[in-house]
Amino acid sequence: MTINQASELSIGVSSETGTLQRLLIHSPDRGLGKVVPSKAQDWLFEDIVHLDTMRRKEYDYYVKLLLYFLDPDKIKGKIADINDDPTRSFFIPGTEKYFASDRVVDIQRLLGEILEDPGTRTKLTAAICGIERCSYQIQEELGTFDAHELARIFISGSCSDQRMLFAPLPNLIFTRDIGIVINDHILLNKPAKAARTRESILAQFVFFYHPMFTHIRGNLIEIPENERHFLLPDDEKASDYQRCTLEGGDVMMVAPGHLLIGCSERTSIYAAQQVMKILFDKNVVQKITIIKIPKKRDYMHIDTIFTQVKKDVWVLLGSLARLGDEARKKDVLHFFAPADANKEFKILQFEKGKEQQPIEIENLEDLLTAISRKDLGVKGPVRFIYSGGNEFPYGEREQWTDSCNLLALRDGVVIGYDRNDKTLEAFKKEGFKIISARKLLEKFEYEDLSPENLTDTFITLPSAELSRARGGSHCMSMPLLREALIRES
Ligand SMILES: NC(=[NH2+])NCCC[C@H](N)C(=O)O
Repeated sequence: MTINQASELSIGVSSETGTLQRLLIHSPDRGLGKVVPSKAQDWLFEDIVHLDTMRRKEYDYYVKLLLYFLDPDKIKGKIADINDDPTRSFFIPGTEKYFASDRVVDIQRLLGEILEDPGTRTKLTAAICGIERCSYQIQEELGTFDAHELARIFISGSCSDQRMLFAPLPNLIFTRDIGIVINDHILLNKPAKAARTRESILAQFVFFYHPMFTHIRGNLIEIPENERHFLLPDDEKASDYQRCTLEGGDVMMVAPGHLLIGCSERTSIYAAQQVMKILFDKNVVQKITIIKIPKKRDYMHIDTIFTQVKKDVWVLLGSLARLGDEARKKDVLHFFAPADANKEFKILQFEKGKEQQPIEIENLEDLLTAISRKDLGVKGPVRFIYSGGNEFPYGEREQWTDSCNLLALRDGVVIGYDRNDKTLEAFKKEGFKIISARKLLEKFEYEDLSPENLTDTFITLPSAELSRARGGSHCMSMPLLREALIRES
């Protein structure tokens, strides 16, 4: 491998909007088509989904776009052929026509590759059969599949003959939540929900065994469990100060040296404190801001209430931000509200070496302004775009369908769902161009536009099915490498 190739395969994320160069994704697999209504909520979906529509008419556009931006040789000039293929083999790891990019990487492909090694295969099969309580007979049967089919089974829970062996992992499409790259380290998660447990075992094996990550093996961080965690009462009863859970949607690397951690329905204060200790000890970051948000299904992770669009532009949910606070204070009723009503939301910033004297930040806008200005060197005004234009009742409605959960492909160029009309209007008012994924791909194919020349653009992704899964394009991505964002001077 030449140095150039080696550096291309490196890992490094120090911002939310530096040009995206590599990421981990997962295309909806056959397991999503097996969710039954009575299990949808347990498996963290709001409804059952139509798999074919979700893939062909929605998610495949996401992959095509990512390839055009990150690895154009794999896709340029081929879109008509890809669209015409009823088998979709271009998108299926382990098949002959699979795009096999080292920049847009499906975790299923990596899983298939590590399963080619007999030792890894034996270990992982035993681990999965253990947690899924498979019979000896099934364990033996799993030995008969080739590596890529076994990867499919481990993820989807079912065999190609449609037989279900164990539960699917419908949430693996949200690769954001399995781990987070923090500079050149990877922090592995500890899922809060049982439905996501198998995901973290698969992720652990991929990060520890795949050659793509060998060079950073020493930089893989696992959060230590609370000592004697096995003596704690069941999940719900154990407190936030004892339970150790953390999901990637709550962790944001916003600037070199500055990490945000959300404490939420999914991430406990205990885990946040552990991560802070490890990262400060290893000198990975110098500043960590903890944002405690209400534990509510509506905002399961902090990336469901805000994401960064551009160095000086953020999208956020007004009712949890300063705007909401001001509105509440105008209302006389607020004097009568329970004393702890406001404590559900709290921002504390910790600096390495001064952990005992955190700084309290009053609201989200103040925090985000400080990141843009102090960390990223923005001189001009910092702009906020509110979900649903902060207009009642659209703010909440559109946040529910991920208006605040955008993925920046480069500074100012984002992908988000097409259904959040009022939020899109708000983007337009701030000078953003809105273009659908389909149109944009057409323009790329005809060379009317090219990814490098786009500025201030919101690319809309069809989302009728995807939004039922309750995650947007930010959740559907685990960035592995972003170009360093140049600080304004
Ligand atoms: N980073 C995120 N916001 N991820 C969204 C995950 C959605 C998924 N259905 C869950 O509830 O777990």
